[in-house]
Amino acid sequence: MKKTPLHVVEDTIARIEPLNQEAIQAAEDHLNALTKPPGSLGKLEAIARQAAGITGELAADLTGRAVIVMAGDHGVCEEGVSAFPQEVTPQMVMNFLSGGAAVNVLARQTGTHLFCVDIGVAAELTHDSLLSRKVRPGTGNIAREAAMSREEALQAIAVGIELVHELADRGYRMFATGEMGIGNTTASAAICVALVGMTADEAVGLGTGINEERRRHKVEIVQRALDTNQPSAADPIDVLAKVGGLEIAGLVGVILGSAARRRLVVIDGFISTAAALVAARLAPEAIPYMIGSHLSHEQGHSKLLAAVGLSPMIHMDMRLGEGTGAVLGFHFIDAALHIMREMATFESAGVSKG
Ligand SMILES: O=C(O)c1ccc[n+]([C@@H]2O[C@H](COP(=O)([O-])O)[C@@H](O)[C@H]2O)c1
Ligand SMILES: Cc1cc2nc[nH]c2cc1C
Repeated sequence: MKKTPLHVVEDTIARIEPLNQEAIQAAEDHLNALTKPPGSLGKLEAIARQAAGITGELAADLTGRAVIVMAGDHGVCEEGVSAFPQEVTPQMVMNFLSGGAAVNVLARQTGTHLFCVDIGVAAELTHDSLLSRKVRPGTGNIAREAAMSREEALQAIAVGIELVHELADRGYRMFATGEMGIGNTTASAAICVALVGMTADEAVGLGTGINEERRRHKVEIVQRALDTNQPSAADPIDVLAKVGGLEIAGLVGVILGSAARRRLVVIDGFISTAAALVAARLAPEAIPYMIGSHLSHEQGHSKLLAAVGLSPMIHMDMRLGEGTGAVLGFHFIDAALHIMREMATFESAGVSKG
């Protein structure tokens, strides 16, 4: 009998193990033997220790890597919360599939395969390379109703989990989260208010580029979404279902699945971090498998990252989504692994220790 989405989620969470402390210690000892003052490579050293703790290897081969771009639409777009119309979501999906989006370029540079998932686009899409896993065509307008049912939220999380299992079985060893969904900074801001306790004014940013007047309207819409739906802060699935998004739920699954399969998962910008927060609240043991990539220009991102316990590798003033910041982060993970493999030790190079 096929497992229910709830069982898939529960079994996945139950499978998440702590990192390998011996491997972390071995990485630390190796880093301290290399020709540099201890700790002087900063976050590169933290990345090397984390990768060791996840893989159990001193410098794992993480060349099999994928960015998973979850695409979904948002009913709240009818409230005028985005600078762009909803049809951009399916249009950009086709752009990902033909290789022309920013994330495609950055993925090619880092040897990353891109998988694009239609988990909730409000248009019919067909393409040979599209993973069609539509749970429903777009969410409800959260200013007036729930985004989706609890069952749909669980179904969408299970889509992400099952995709990671499939890709892990095919040899992928590291994942990046990506998303596309006009209106999804509104849903993500609502998650920040519900789960972090940020005010709507702190959580709402300019998204794709609205002006300050429209941002104030977006703040009111986020507040209305919370007043209407009354999500329970103690129940992350309730928050996701009432004010979240299908692509956000799919990424919660990608993150939980990565942790369960002992894969490093690199978290992109504001929307991906909202998914990371839901995953962290569902399963705090998943947090050590996550790496923050960049600090998005979206104003709520810094507090949101802190709420998950992540520290971004880079500050590039990006606010694109798609997985662009996460894939860029692969360069730094590669750098850390090269350091582990190639640097001389004090002993091998004949350099005196302090
Ligand atoms: O990743 C980010 O930090 C980020 C910040 C602002 C916007 N985005 C992208 O822009 C879209 C959402 O913006 P909006 O204004 O329609 O809510 C969605 O497709 C996201 O991928 C992404
Ligand atoms: C063009 C465009 C590309 C995007 N990629 C992610 N979000 C996006 C939003 C827009 C508007």
